[in-house]
Amino acid sequence: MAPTMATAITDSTDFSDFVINQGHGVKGLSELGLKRLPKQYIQPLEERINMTNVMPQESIPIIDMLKWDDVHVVESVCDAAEKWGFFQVINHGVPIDVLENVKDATHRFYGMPAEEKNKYSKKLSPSNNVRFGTSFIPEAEKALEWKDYLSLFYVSDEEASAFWPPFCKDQVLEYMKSSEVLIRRLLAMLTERLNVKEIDDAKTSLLMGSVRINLNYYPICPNPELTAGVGRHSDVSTLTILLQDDIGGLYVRGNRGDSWIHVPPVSGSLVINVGDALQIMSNGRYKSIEHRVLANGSKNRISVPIFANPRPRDMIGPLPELLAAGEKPLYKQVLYSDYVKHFFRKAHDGKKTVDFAKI
Ligand SMILES: COc1cc(/C=C/C(=O)SCCNC(=O)CCNC(=O)[C@H](O)C(C)(C)COP(=O)(O)OP(=O)(O)OC[C@H]2O[C@@H](n3cnc4c(N)ncnc43)[C@H](O)[C@@H]2OP(=O)(O)O)ccc1O
Ligand SMILES: O=C(O)CCC(=O)C(=O)O
Ligand SMILES: [Fe+2]
Repeated sequence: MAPTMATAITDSTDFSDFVINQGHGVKGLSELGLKRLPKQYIQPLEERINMTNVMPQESIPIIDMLKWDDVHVVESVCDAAEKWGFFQVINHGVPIDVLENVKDATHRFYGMPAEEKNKYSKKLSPSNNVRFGTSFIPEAEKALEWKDYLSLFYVSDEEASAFWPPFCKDQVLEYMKSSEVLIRRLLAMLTERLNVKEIDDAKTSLLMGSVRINLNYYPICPNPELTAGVGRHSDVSTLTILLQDDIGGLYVRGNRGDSWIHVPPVSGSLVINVGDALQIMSNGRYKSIEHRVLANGSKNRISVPIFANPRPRDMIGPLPELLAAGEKPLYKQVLYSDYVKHFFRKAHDGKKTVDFAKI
């Protein structure tokens, strides 16, 4: 019997050519109408989520930011960052139409033909700051992840204007700029608890001096239970602001044993999580919590995280304000770009990245 187009591609050496080199990604695979998950995506049993470990009765906090300078709101934010490392915010000040526009723009980008998207691949992109790709680091992964992404590192409006895809550039820039006040407010609340009296320019730059935005696409998957949308990882950012659509699928490590908690889509909300850089700067007080994304068998899902980071050339370590108060440092000073390169050199491996900075 003649092989179908789908089996011919997934069973042959043309696989990486189709998915990676030609820019079809997993979206292209999904649209072939596969009946079975290609073997390249089958995760080992221990990396598949066991639904009996999901705690349906638990949830991360949802914090109303309307009265953002109220002491109770500040306390809720700091407590959530300590206890959960993850929370959702509503009435956060980022206009809802800005969020809707960036979701539409993401669908527009992924709706383009593969050859158009591929112009932004690592090989062809005119800028190192714009990268369209699939999975996380296909060269380093034993099993691939069921996700395509466009990663945009912000340098300046001029650079974005010249190199970001015109189909989504304006909406992504607006989302990024409209979120800045929220990021500043959250960082001011969180660092006040770390004895930081004032966030001057140097501190601002250390906490949020560089920004990366990813447009993630998780297409319909034939065997979602066998694979991962994104494997277990923590973000290397200071703080991540995540916009998800109404499909769901993000899971966060719970406080007890091997437990996982779903982050349900809440209309108009943003998900906030502590990244490794803030865990390190807070000397472990705030935790960058492991999270993962499940693939979906019936719906395409998108998410748009903004990663607020130190600048690549910054040295990061426990804040001097904490050490002056007598805390013993748990982490050494590391060059942030070395830390990020270490993250990008290996497949997702849960919380292991942070060992790079441990004393
Ligand atoms: C979950 O799935 C993900 C997640 C992510 C990102 C998650 C985050 O937490 S992003 C926050 C990261 N912080 C920053 O980007 C800001 C600081 N930036 C830097 O320090 C640097 O720009 C740099 C990222 C280290 C790149 O430095 P550069 O001097 O230009 O070094 P390179 O040699 O070009 O890159 C090193 C190495 O990194 C890999 N890489 C770079 N960018 C990306 C990217 N956007 N996506 C994937 N991989 C990237 C790459 O392997 C580079 O080596 P090559 O030789 O292969 O080019 C992102 C994607 C997900 O799926
Ligand atoms: O898609 C999501 O909900 C989360 C994505 C994520 O964890 C990431 O991009 O770092
Ligand atoms: Fe993440």
